[in-house]
Amino acid sequence: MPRMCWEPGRMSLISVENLSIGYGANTVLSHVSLSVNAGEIVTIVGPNGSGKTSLLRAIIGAVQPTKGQVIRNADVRIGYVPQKLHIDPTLPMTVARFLALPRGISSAAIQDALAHAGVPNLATAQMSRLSGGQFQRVLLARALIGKPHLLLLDEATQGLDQPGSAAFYRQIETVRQQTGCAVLMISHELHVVMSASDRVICLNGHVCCEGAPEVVASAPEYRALFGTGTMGALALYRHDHDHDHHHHDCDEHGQTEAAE
Ligand SMILES: Nc1ncnc2c1ncn2[C@@H]1O[C@H](COP(=O)(O)OP(=O)(O)OP(=O)(O)O)[C@@H](O)[C@H]1O
Repeated sequence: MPRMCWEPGRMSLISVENLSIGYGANTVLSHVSLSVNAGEIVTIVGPNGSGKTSLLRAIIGAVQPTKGQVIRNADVRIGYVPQKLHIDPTLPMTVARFLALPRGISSAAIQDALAHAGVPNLATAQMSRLSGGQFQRVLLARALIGKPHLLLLDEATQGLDQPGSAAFYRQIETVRQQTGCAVLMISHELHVVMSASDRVICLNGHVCCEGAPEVVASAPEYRALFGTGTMGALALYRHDHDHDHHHHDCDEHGQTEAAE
């Protein structure tokens, strides 16, 4: 099992211990262990179908693990931005109304969340008229309403162009600075989130490797990502997944080094 790379003295908001998830006979995650500390930004990468969404859904309690557990202090508030959310485009609904659902939320709280999400002027806009980037900001605002200690983002920039996703991730960093919340996010855009992440976890049914972004950046696959654009990104997501290898281990400084 991989060892974790957090400083033992820091507070852990949630711990996933030896988690396995299956749908019928299909086991999608096996023996996954990880932890998220207060205030840190952790990015999960992995190929399609590698269990990333299932992991986040287990953390919020929407999926029951077949083995293992999610340990979460009862006081820890979690905000969740799903991968996608369908809203009937024929339904007239303002952003403020959407954010007030399902229970009444004060307009001051709505305005505060929209401001933190970087879209303070959208309260009266119609949901059906939002651009993709604005829609994501509104979903972010919805997750921020409960003033979470931990924000979970599931490919929150899907469908946005690169400047749009870069702006979204900058907003996430701003939210972290302003609120102190930790962030656990799934992204296919490691090159975009790299600088904002304290730690990167590569998932493919299990934790393949994890470490500081520099460790992942020093991998040949990551250099290929910078050098060859999309093809490099594909190379990155293919790495480690078709052969056995040792995990990256922590040294006493909390840094990782390849044990291969
Ligand atoms: N509710 C479900 N019932 C049955 N199978 C499911 C369910 N949810 C997910 N799966 C399957 O579990 C596997 C992992 O799915 P999951 O969405 O967790 O992966 P992912 O890494 O988030 O994928 P992607 O990058 O494509 O979003 C997939 O094979 C998927 O078809």
